[in-house]
Amino acid sequence: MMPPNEQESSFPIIPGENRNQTSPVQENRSSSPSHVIPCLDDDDEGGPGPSHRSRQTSVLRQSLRPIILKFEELTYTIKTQTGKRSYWFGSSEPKQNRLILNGVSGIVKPGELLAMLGPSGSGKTTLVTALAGRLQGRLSGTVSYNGEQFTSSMKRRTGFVTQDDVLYPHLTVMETLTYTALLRLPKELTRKEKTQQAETVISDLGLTRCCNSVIGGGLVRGISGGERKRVSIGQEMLVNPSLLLLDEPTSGLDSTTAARIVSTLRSLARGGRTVVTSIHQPSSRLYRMFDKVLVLSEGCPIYSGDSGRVMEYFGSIGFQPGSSFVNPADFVLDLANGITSDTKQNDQVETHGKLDRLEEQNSVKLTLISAYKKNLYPLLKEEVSRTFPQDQTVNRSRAKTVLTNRWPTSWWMQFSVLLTRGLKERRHESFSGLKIFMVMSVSLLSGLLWWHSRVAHIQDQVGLLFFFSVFWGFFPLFNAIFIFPQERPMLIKERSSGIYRLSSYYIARTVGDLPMELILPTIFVTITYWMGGLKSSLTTFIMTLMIVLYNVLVAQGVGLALGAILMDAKKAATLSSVLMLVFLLAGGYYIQHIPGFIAWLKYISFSHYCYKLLVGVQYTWDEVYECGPGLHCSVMDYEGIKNLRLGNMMWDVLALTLMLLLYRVLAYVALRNL
Ligand SMILES: Nc1ncnc2c1ncn2[C@@H]1O[C@H](COP(=O)(O)OP(=O)(O)OP(=O)(O)O)[C@@H](O)[C@H]1O
Repeated sequence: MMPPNEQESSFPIIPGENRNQTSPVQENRSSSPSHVIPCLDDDDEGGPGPSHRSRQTSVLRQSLRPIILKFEELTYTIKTQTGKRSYWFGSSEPKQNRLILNGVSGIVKPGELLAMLGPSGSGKTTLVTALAGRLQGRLSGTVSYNGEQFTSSMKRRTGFVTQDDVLYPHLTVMETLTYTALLRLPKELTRKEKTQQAETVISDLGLTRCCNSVIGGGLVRGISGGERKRVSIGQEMLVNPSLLLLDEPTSGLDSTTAARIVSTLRSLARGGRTVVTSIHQPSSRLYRMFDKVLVLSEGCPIYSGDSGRVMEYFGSIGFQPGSSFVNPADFVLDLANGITSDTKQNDQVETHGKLDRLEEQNSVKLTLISAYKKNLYPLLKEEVSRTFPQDQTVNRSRAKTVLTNRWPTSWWMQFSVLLTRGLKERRHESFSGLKIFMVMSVSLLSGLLWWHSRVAHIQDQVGLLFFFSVFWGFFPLFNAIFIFPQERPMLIKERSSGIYRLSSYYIARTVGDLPMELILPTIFVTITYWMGGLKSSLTTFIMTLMIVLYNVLVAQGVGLALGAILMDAKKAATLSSVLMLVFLLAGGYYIQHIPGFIAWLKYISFSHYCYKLLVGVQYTWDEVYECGPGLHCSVMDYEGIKNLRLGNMMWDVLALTLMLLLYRVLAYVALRNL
């Protein structure tokens, strides 16, 4: 077996000239998408076309850098639960190690399209994720990109399309790709040029027809699965990545769409990019578009090399297909499952028992694995080590043009795009009629219940103030706990591509929610305050409103922190229910004589400070109420107020301010460690 594509290891690669000349699929260079920017082919410079287009092209070309991807002896192990759990203490049995990848090696050069084949569960996703630098856990072996490790500049040159599409459901195709372009394309391009780039990708991927339709997902009906997949690919293609990795981009698609996608990938590769994709069951038409294939069987490689030589190789080690017209992909997938043409014949005459058949399949797999180790691995190893010095040449020659560790856009640009995108995505949520209806009805109901309450009924009035602090603690807290668990996949996807700073995302996300978070309590307080007969002073009303709004911000911070730390909406909801119950009880309204050893609880309750402040601004020291027939007492002597120990209100404001900062910083730190 020859090492794959020996003759192609030298630079520069002229797209379209150096690939499988014998391949049955003829390369049609004119069919390449128009945005495919040849990496080292500068012939088209100064060619016809609008000046903005060539400027756009040259800016994007600068970001393109040929990448030789090498992976050697990759082994990945996970710890698995046995499933047997102790009732009281969780898992009782020790976790077992499970080998997911076992000694996988390979090399992919610019201009090449490598396909990973293998049965379901053979480790394709794991391998692509490892190559994209996103695999957590115990990975041994080496992955290098031009001889370097996965740096943050490499992160921005790598496009990674996951198996599951992570997209915002309420944005349209056009909005999705435009926002991605605005965030990911370099600041040297104008806003208009970035939008044009998004439009080009839309037309190249055949998405023009649905460009104004929403993405959809979950309960929202939107574009089809294939269109969604193409949007995900488009997001990565937009930035002209030097290395493009895709996990099963054709699964669930019809054969024409799948062929179109693979053909696009091939064109991208021909433009000087390194393209790696895992694929489930390609047709022979698709198979012929691949330059190299890597076949996995239960995490072990059984073939790695030129796609056109696969039949020849397996034939040389004694595995022939049953008929002469066979899809090579079907043939290798059968082999990866341990199924040979003999097994199939035996199955037809049912000479084997189930156990025999399994044994036979395992023995085929073992034969294939050891044949790979004996015949292919030494050649592959040699090729991997032989290509190494050229990596250094590439590094040195391109070093000057490489812009390392730079964000594609400025902080403000990131902030403004993320803010606008977030507002668009959540417009239906923020201005949800249900939320407004709920707040309006609660405010009207409480206004009626407390209708024109008087100081004489001080307990009722104080109860209304406590209700303000509790309701506007619960409501924003519960709204906020879901934010980060819901955003997690998108945040991971975009942050691992190095698109924006966490600070710009975090501030845009929290600022975006503020208008609605503050408008609703303002409506509520305005209605309930005047209906409830609280002090008819504009100053007191405004101060009451300010305190409630401040409380909302603190409660929102607590919710954000809980959501970000736990990253599980269910757990966060349970914990916040317990927390709010504690704050409610320790708030100082229900229990006035809390035992000393547990009285400290109120100091960590933001509702307590809010309640204290509300009472403090509502009543003055000289105010009296009717404490019995003909008897007048000072409101400050009313038991519920006296036990609050009203003093300098600045301390309460300070305590709330500390909480406001602390919880938001906590949420930020938790997101950093995501
Ligand atoms: N974190 C994990 N916990 C448990 N099992 C895991 C984990 N990651 C991977 N596996 C297991 O490793 C094996 C390989 O998974 P992987 O997703 O890479 O396979 P695949 O070839 O991509 O499969 P498919 O084609 O069905 O997507 C599977 O058996 C999977 O169950």
